Amino acid sequence: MKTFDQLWAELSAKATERPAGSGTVAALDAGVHSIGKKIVEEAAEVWMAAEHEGRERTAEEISQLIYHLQVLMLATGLTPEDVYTNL
Ligand SMILES: N=c1c2ncn([C@@H]3O[C@H](COP(=O)(O)OP(=O)(O)OP(=O)(O)O)[C@@H](O)[C@H]3O)c2ncn1[C@@H]1O[C@H](COP(=O)(O)O)[C@@H](O)[C@H]1O
Repeated sequence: MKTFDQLWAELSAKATERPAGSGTVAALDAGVHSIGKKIVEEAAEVWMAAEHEGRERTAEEISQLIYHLQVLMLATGLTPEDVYTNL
């Protein structure tokens, strides 16, 4: 289990160190357009899970959406503080 901030620290390190086999590095290399499409796909999966698939599947899909949102933040140079300012 990890928190939003722990995942952010892990993904930030991946973006800097670029380890072989990292899906995050591959997603960052694919670019904002590709990451954005993934976010839309995951958001739809969150919606479908919430309506039809129950709590566990919904939580799983939300975690994947959070992951892809963090990848987009890295790709666009945003930090959690930039987001928190708007909450
Ligand atoms: N939390 C996640 C995470 N959530 C979602 N995903 C990605 O999102 C995909 C899920 O999308 P789908 O639901 O469409 O599942 P899928 O159809 O099997 O996947 P695709 O064919 O679309 O790639 C997964 O295959 C992963 O590529 C994640 N990839 C990585 N992480 C974590 O990020 C960290 C760094 O990962 P790496 O950069 O790969 O080392 C690790 O702690 C991972 O656990």
